[in-house]
Amino acid sequence: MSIEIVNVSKRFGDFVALDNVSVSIPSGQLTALLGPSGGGKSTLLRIIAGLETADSGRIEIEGVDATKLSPQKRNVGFVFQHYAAFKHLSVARNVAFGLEIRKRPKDEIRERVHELLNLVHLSQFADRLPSQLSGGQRQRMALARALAVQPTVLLLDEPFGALDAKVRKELRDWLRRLHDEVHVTTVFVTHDQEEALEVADEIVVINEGRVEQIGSPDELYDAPANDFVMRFLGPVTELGDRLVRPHDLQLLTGGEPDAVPGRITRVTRVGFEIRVVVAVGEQPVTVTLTRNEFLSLDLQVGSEVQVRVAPEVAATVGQPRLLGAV
Ligand SMILES: Nc1ncnc2c1ncn2[C@@H]1O[C@H](COP(=O)(O)OP(=O)(O)OP(=O)(O)O)[C@@H](O)[C@H]1O
Repeated sequence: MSIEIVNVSKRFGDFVALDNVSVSIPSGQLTALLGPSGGGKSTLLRIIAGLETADSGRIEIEGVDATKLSPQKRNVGFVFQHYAAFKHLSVARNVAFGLEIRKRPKDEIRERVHELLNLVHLSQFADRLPSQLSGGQRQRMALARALAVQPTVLLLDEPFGALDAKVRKELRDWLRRLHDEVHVTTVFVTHDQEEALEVADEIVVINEGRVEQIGSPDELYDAPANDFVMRFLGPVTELGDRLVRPHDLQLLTGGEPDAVPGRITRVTRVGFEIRVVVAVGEQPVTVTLTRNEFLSLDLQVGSEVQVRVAPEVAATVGQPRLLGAV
């Protein structure tokens, strides 16, 4: 394990930001700290970096007890949402900064900066000032700068949070590819479940200062430990007392023993999918279908239908869990 977080607690006054958190972060992987705003993700990341101290508990980095080490001694790279570059220095000098203060030989610095700018696809912008870069390019420069000193771990706090949706998505793909090239142990904070599911090898779900679940994207999505994780990771709907994903439900026009009857009250097209709301008794149940599935059923608002959990889903992930079960 690269980072061991053991029984870490942190209060701000009376407020408990982290409540006895323990997490093992594996070497060489991309781990996301995912959860709603205010849940404690950034606080945990800052404690790993040494920018904040825990009230109790221990942090180990690569087998070394780092709990009392200064940030400089932990050998971590850090990138924030709003990256503070040296405005008067070129992109190349910004990337070189950490190596210059470590007094590395000039040739070595030149070579390393060249390599890093290639890695983040900014070679042609080496001589520009940070103000002449786009937001996405600036964050790539920040990553190159953090990687320059060959950190043991790279810590990213919502690194793409301030960028627009399209650039975010591009940088997400880019981060994944970059990580596949350099394999540095990386921990990144996000409140965006899609970002975590797409990019991370492992996800730690944090809510109200506690770890709700740790697992791969598939494990979390297919076998959420509780209702909070299930709701946070994707859309849900209730069928009777079951909490299920809308795309795991089926609409049938004929009767089946495991289906319940209802009437369609609303049909909405959202991109490539059709969202159908069915009143099952008093309960509105949301079912999502592909456009073709929906068209082949020849249904409209007012149609009588049957709803059931798709049999292959019920077979692979077992019975949907009871509402409120933990
Ligand atoms: N220096 C501080 N002083 C007082 N309260 C703080 C301080 N830092 C964080 N908090 C509080 O601790 C809680 C957790 O904050 P944290 O930034 O870790 O959450 P988060 O999960 O990263 O959320 P976000 O995505 O909004 O940053 C919040 O309620 C926040 O207000």
